[in-house]
Amino acid sequence: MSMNVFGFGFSPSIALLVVVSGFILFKSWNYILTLFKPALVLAPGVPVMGKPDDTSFEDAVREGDRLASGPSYPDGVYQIALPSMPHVFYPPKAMRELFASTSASFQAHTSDILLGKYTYQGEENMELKAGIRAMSNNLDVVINSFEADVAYAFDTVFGSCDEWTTVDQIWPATFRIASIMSSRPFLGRQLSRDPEWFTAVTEYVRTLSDAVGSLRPVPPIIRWFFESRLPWIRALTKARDHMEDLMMPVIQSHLDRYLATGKDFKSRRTAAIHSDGGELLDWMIPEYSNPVAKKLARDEVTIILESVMNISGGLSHSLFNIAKYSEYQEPLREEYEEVMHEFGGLNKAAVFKMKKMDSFMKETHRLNPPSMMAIMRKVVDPNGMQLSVGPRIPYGTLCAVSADRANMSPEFFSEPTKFDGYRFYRMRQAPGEEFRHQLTSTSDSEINFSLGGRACPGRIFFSALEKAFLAHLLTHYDVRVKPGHENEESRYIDGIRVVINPKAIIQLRRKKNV
Ligand code: HEM
Repeated sequence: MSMNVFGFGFSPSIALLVVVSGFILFKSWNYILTLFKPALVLAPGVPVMGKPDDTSFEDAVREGDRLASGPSYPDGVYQIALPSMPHVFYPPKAMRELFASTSASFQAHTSDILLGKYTYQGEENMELKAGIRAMSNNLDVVINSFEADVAYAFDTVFGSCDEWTTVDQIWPATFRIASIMSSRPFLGRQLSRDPEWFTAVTEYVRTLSDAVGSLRPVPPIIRWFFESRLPWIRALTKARDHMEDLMMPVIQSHLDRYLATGKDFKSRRTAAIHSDGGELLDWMIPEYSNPVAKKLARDEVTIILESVMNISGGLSHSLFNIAKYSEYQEPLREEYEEVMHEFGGLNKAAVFKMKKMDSFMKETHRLNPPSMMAIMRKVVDPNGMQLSVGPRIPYGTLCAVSADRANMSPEFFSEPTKFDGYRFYRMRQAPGEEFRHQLTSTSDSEINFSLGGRACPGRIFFSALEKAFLAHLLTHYDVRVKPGHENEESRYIDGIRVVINPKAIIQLRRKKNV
């Protein structure tokens, strides 16, 4: 008699066969990988820090930074033995040179790390970037979009919170909030609130992580043979295609509307805006001379990955820090209420005036950037790359600078390891400094969004979203660290990534009468 195992109607013998075959497949794959284990081939003569099987490369980077600052090692270049993606680290004195080098490319780096062939990461997409810039230039519209979904996002993720409610996994919570709040301006209300859409985004991120983990260790020379046959790659393309299928009707309706009515408005400034969200589409469509739904879906897939992971990481650290450093809660809430009183609602001018909150966010970001690497590049010149320091490094090498060397530099910041939520607020009080030291500012001491004209185009969007998130939190909830976890820090290093500490646990309680 057939038994329903896992709800799929498998018989026990088939289930056993599946488990045993899976085990054999897994073991054989690991064996194949050991045969082709890639050597750590980087720049000869450059010291290697860490070992490929390290689970955290924090000590390796610290050691590299320490050595590279000393007199015995004047060039200051070292390499980090990240498994299957070793990186050459350049010192701060070569940062602008690396940034400006035409021998190395950010797009090639992101395409390499995030499997651009399947995820579209690293493609040159001018129209998408113009759409993102339009979101920053029309911040009032985007802020309305955030506000329209922020309460819904909190209710969906945290529930009623009538009593103290424990959030023992911050990242999955902020991932869902990031997905809801960003999907509305990207694609509209229908998808931002659709659980099937959220499941599709989650599945895409999960399968990408599996695919990267299984594909990267395979040397490129034999990758072409395996690649499309691998179950992880198939799962990734299936998840991506599912997202595209779900978004296609929304894209088509924006496109039809534009073609029917808006075609004369050939400028993103005058593009008609959909009342139900999806503004990014309305600003992106006029950028194309011949807008096509399939290409717009591709742009959306690119931006969703680029943004949701970064936003959820940023929100996670802020959520824990506002609970941990509870003395900031009342002043930040007061500041928000003052600007609301002055402007009658949240808008571009109001978020600019929330300087204490901005400073709190920037300090959190300084100590918790997304990665210990900044200015990430891949050498694309067939002749390699030669900077003024270090040897010529070969074509294909991944490189970066140590983010902490700027973020934690005593030259830039007094007591650099200390959390000082008003650090940047005070800096902005100095005459002529009001517009500097914002979360979104970039300079030699502020490199987490990269530098100058090539810096992250989504950072203004992120900053406004985080303010809407924190303002809602502070006005509707009491928040505290779960008793017993007060000494935890939000920063936790997973490989080279800076993620939220799994022991960073908070509790929320809805305020009465709001
Ligand atoms: C905490 C939040 C974020 C961080 C830390 C971050 C950081 C970065 C960094 C470091 C780069 C590389 C720039 C370079 O080296 O050339 C980048 C690129 C990019 N970011 Fe962000 N980002 C964040 C959020 C977002 C959001 C919310 C969006 C979209 C709305 C976005 C869209 C992009 C795009 C499209 C690029 C590629 C730019 C290009 O190809 O030139 N990012 N981001």
